[in-house]
Amino acid sequence: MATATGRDALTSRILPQMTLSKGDETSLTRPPAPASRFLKAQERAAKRFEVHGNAIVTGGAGTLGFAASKALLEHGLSGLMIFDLDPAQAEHEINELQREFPSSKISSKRVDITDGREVANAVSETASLLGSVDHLLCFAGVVGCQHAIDMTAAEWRRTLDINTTGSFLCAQACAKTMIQQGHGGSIIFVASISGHRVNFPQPQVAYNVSKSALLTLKNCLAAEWARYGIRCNSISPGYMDTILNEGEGIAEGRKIWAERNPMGRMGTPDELTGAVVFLLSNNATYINGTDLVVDGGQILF
Ligand SMILES: NC(=O)c1ccc[n+]([C@@H]2O[C@H](COP(=O)([O-])OP(=O)(O)OC[C@H]3O[C@@H](n4cnc5c(N)ncnc54)[C@H](O)[C@@H]3O)[C@@H](O)[C@H]2O)c1
Ligand SMILES: OC[C@@H](O)C(O)[C@H](O)CO
Repeated sequence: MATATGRDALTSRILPQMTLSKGDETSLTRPPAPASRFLKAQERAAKRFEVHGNAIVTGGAGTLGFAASKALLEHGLSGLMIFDLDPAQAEHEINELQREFPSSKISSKRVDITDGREVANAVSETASLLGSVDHLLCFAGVVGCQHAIDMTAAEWRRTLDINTTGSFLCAQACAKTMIQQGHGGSIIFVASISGHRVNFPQPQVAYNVSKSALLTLKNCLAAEWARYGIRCNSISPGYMDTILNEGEGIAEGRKIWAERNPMGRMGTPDELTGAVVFLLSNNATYINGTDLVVDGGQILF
């Protein structure tokens, strides 16, 4: 039997039952060969997972935002702008991304998402630099761990200001740009399982409320902005293995969370990226106002 090479080798691997023996080659000239039809269908399926256009990722210098940014570039994103309080913390990794994806335009900006004017300027500068803003992913966030009875108003306000108000300001500024551009867009809020139920054992009233509010914010904006072709969805990660879960009063929970998870473990940053890519892809054009929980089943019990 002849040894298959290149495309034929791929075909043989995918459809081993169709491997041709010597003498059967003439059937290759008979269009359309079932194997090539299958490959075309595969190409079409892969295309539906491509991500087109340019994205702003807030908190993109952090663990989950960075993992999501990389996945979007892998799926074809043309331009990436990271907004973060401290993009320098990930300067090396961002430069690495540019080397890995030379045909995409990758940039970062120091932006405090709680400052509406700063956000509006940064969004319009991004639109000029990249040519458009087509997607927004709101990863920027902070976590605190205090008993409600001891919490100061300043601590409460800071968490809601960054996690909820900051995400709203970014969404509003990007939606204005998307409406002007006239071809819609897509926004993903990063909520949490903490927006669905009370965390245990760590006391996190402000954090939980900030994430729960994001779920309602997403619903309202999905309803208001669908007429402009802007889809608003959210993802709710469960306990992911990131530095956010290393802090004082929080790290102690890691063993308990894993024990209470049906899968017996925390998630990895990469395990969140499929949901992000899906929501921005052509597979999700009719998905608006939904929340994708990615938690290994943590909230089941
Ligand atoms: N790690 C988890 O288990 C988990 C679970 C559920 C939800 N989340 C959410 O996912 C998001 C990312 O989490 P992570 O684990 O990557 O955390 P992270 O701390 O690594 O990243 C958060 C990023 O947000 C940035 N940021 C904070 N305040 C900002 C501000 N005012 N303006 C601009 N940027 C600001 C930080 O500099 C940081 O780079 C957060 O919103 C978090 O609440 C995380
Ligand atoms: O609920 C899971 C996350 O929101 C987060 O990792 C946790 O609450 C932080 O302690």
